Amino acid sequence: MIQRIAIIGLGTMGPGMAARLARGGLQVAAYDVAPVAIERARSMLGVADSVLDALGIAPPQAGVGTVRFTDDLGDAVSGADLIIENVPENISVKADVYRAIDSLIASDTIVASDTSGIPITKLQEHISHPERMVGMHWSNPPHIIPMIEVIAGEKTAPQTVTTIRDLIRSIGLLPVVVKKDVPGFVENRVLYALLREAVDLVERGVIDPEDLDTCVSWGIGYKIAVIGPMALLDMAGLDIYKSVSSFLNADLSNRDDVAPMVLEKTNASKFGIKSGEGMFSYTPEQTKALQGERARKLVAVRRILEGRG
Ligand SMILES: NC(=O)C1=CN([C@@H]2O[C@H](COP(=O)(O)OP(=O)(O)OC[C@H]3O[C@@H](n4cnc5c(N)ncnc54)[C@H](O)[C@@H]3O)[C@@H](O)[C@H]2O)C=CC1
Ligand SMILES: Cc1ncc(C(=O)O)c(C(=O)O)c1O
Repeated sequence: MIQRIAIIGLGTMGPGMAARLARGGLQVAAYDVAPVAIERARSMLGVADSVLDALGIAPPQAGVGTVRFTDDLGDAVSGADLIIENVPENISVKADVYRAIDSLIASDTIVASDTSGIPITKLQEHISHPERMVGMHWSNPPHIIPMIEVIAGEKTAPQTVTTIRDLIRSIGLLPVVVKKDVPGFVENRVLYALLREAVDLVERGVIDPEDLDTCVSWGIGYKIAVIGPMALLDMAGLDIYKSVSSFLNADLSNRDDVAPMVLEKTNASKFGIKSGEGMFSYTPEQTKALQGERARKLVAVRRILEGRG
């Protein structure tokens, strides 16, 4: 049974994940190689906790469900039943972490990666007990989005998948087991198909970025939260989909490299909110207001979708 969890990497994903797991009654040790990330994560816990309160997720009993921060990797993983690796999306950075923890953890400790899409089979090459490694792909913001993909690599033991799926369920989250270890798994294959077309349309001047967001959020996003793509096909009619896809599929972006607009921005360190500019610009005040507003709206929508509105 999983009770003690170590999170390695406290950037965008780590703090919300720590807060949500602790809210589920688990003992979390949170580690990052960068002291500044630890301090930032510490300061974000309170914000995440108030969002969890607004979601109506009951606090655990006294004495369980804590987050402790540490700057010592050995201390973080000591006695852990599960380690969630949450470092940047780069195989060699992740492999360094697996090598570093290999001799520090018990042979039955499960090592999960929050990778956005590196096949688990590739990550397993860098660990001594590959049967205990599994993909556990959360979605951002991790304390609000309930769905988590669970992915087995070629060498993952079926029991490891079952243990992680049951853990996710036991704290009131929604596991989806992906049946094949394809790059990007399912969520990001679908998201990146949408993002490739969206970036292409803006890049070709078909639409302005603000209008693209209005079109997708109000035309597609709003209904897709209620009616998933497979159900949407039935609602629209497969005959319609057949007719439209017969000419439209061939016209959709099929570029297999990174779009020039994205390269131009990333080369100029325009990464989005984290650097103050990306597709749009953000002052620190705007960022704070935006994050609060987004959290409020996501909480409200989730409560309605769960029938608790
Ligand atoms: N940003 C997103 O929306 C999502 C990201 N992911 C995945 O989660 C993982 C983490 O992503 P982010 O949180 O966005 O990255 P990030 O870049 O915001 O944070 C990564 C953190 O890892 C730390 N780190 C780097 N090397 C380390 C090491 N050797 N030991 C301990 N800490 C180390 C960094 O100091 C940083 O705080 C990636 O695999 C990413 O693809 C998954 C779902 C959504
Ligand atoms: C742009 C982007 N890329 C990856 C992810 C992920 O789930 O890994 C997300 C996300 O929203 O969680 C994302 O927005």
